Amino acid sequence: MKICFFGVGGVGGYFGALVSNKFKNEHEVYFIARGSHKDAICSNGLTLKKAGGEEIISIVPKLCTDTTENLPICDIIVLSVKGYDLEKATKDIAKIANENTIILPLLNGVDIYERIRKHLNIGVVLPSCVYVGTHIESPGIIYQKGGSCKISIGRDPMFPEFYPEQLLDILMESDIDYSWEDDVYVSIWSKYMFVAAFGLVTATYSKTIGEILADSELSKLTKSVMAEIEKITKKLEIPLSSDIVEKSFNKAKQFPFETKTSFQRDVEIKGKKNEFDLFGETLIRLGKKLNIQAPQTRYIYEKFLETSKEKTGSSTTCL
Ligand SMILES: NC(=O)C1=CN([C@@H]2O[C@H](COP(=O)(O)OP(=O)(O)OC[C@H]3O[C@@H](n4cnc5c(N)ncnc54)[C@H](OP(=O)(O)O)[C@@H]3O)[C@@H](O)[C@H]2O)C=CC1
Ligand SMILES: CC(C)(CO)C(=O)C(=O)O
Repeated sequence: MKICFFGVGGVGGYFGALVSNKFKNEHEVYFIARGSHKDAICSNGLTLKKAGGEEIISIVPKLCTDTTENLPICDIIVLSVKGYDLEKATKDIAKIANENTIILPLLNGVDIYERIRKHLNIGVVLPSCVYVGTHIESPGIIYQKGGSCKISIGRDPMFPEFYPEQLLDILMESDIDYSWEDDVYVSIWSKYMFVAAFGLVTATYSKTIGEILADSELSKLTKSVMAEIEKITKKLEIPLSSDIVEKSFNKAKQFPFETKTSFQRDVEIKGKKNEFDLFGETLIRLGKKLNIQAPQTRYIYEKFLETSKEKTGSSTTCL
């Protein structure tokens, strides 16, 4: 089989290394990367340091390239770029997909499926989400610090009968934990509640997940944002459990104290793009559309804009 990892940063690099390690002789594994990260992978392969630091996996893909022009039509495409690169990546994927290609998007966000389908009308796209704390430590090196690393995967609304047996076999044999879910939007929204609230608070206050847990005021703010996201899910009739805010908040304890959210990491790098659209702006848009009062979300949204304006001197308009 031909398997492409489109984006081999924190998330794609983690799963790409596990699949390549298992299947290097059986399947063709391709990586799409760019810049110094791509150059390092082409010279020395990709190295994955797993949580705890004891296990190190080094792999060499069949090909690492920055253009789909060098790739054949693929059977499976694991898509892990940031939200701001999604549109271009989706248009590129259209060039290496046919009607049988399975696309597994591992981005954070509640409308990733729709964003992809806007530009891709072939293949099977499986809505999904994952809990993992991972990043590019230096070019060619991925460091996974924490998280359950479990992927929740659901059916493509366009092909509700389709069961991705080959993909699930590959994940299982690569020792990747997953669950195949009838209503995956329960997991996607639960994950979103977690990452949007922690993402906004960690990035605005420059605190790690552990530091938020240790601070009663910031914990309270994070839970309030989660509670407002819960109001959105109720209006959308997403059947989350009645203790979802407490449960989501407690998930943070599974991450090492010093874990930063991926949103926070981007915000810390001067001039780098970030996924504020997926987190802050999507929440404000949804609140307005559904006529939901969300004062704590509005507070952190404005505070984030204010602090990033102070840091960069740029002016951004509130929604
Ligand atoms: N990191 C984490 O712990 C988690 C992240 N997520 C979500 O997963 C998604 C991916 O995040 P993450 O892995 O951290 O992101 P990263 O920035 O670490 O990885 C994405 C990689 O894709 C590359 N890329 C993007 N577009 C292209 C392109 N057209 N051609 C070649 N390379 C490309 C980027 O290059 P460049 O660096 O040059 O931009 C980058 O190396 C996000 O939605 C994030 O919110 C979900 C769970 C956990
Ligand atoms: C919070 C975390 C690490 C949980 O998976 C995450 O999804 C992110 O940082 O994007």
